[in-house]
Amino acid sequence: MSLHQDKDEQDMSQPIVSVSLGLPAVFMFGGERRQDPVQRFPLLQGDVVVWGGRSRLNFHGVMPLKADLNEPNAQVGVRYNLTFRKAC
Ligand SMILES: O=C(O)CCC(=O)C(=O)O
Ligand SMILES: [Fe+2]
Repeated sequence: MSLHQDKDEQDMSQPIVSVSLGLPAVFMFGGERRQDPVQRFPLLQGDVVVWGGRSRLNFHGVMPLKADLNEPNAQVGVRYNLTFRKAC
């Protein structure tokens, strides 16, 4: 999932809560502008990322997945993401 902002919600006062399951991934977290520098964070099964407040509209995304066959908790070829957001 390429860099994007979660900006469809009407109420930006609540954070985004994102739960990762399955394959490991790399989360990219940038700034308010698409061209801002991006930090990369490894995500493993069960990791939860929360961003809100001044970071609520920061650009973010996930790098293309790579199967990690040495990771015992990873389901081969599958990653699930549960995202909780206040929609309206
Ligand atoms: O898959 C992820 O960890 C991020 C998902 C995301 O950014 C979104 O659903 O808007
Ligand atoms: Fe998003």
